[in-house]
Amino acid sequence: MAEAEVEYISDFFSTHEADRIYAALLRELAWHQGDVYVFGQWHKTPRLQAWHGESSLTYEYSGKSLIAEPWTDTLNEIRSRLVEHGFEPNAVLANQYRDGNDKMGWHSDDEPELGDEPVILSLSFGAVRDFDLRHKKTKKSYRIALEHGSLLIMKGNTQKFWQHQLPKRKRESSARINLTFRTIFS
Ligand SMILES: O=C(O)CCC(=O)C(=O)O
Ligand SMILES: [Fe+2]
Repeated sequence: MAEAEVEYISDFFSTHEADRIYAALLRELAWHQGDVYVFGQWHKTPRLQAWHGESSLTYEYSGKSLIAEPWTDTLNEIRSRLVEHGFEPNAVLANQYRDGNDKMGWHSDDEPELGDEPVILSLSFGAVRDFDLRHKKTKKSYRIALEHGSLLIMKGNTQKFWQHQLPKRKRESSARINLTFRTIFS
């Protein structure tokens, strides 16, 4: 991929570990359905979300500031695994796609508080869903099926030159949890 640094590790967690983590995250996280402001109208986000991390970190979302909920046991365990691999995220945005109707539209994770070259550590649990990357200028695109227990790393210039989305999958009836660990600079 041009002007991108993307790495995919399909078995970051074993199936057994991933099963346990999936069940724990469903229970532990502060899931809620947020609101987004699009083209002059408020809508419910087509997925559930939760924002956890170091105390006092805030997350700016559609003009609202969300204060991070504390790390849970499972989030701490996952974060330690990422630290072993040389990363040091201080917050996580969790997304729960309840079924194939839930989705996330095209965007880049390029908010100023993520710094110049954001490192996004994206973990997937549950239903396998397609993830698309599209170059902002050339429109060249790539699709990756994000598997149960996988880790997708986006870093360097990726957010500057590329957008990504999680498209709808009408026939998917089970849920997927995604965790995007990030470092917020304040
Ligand atoms: O669910 C995914 O794999 C993508 C999530 C995402 O892009 C985000 O949280 O910024
Ligand atoms: Fe994203």
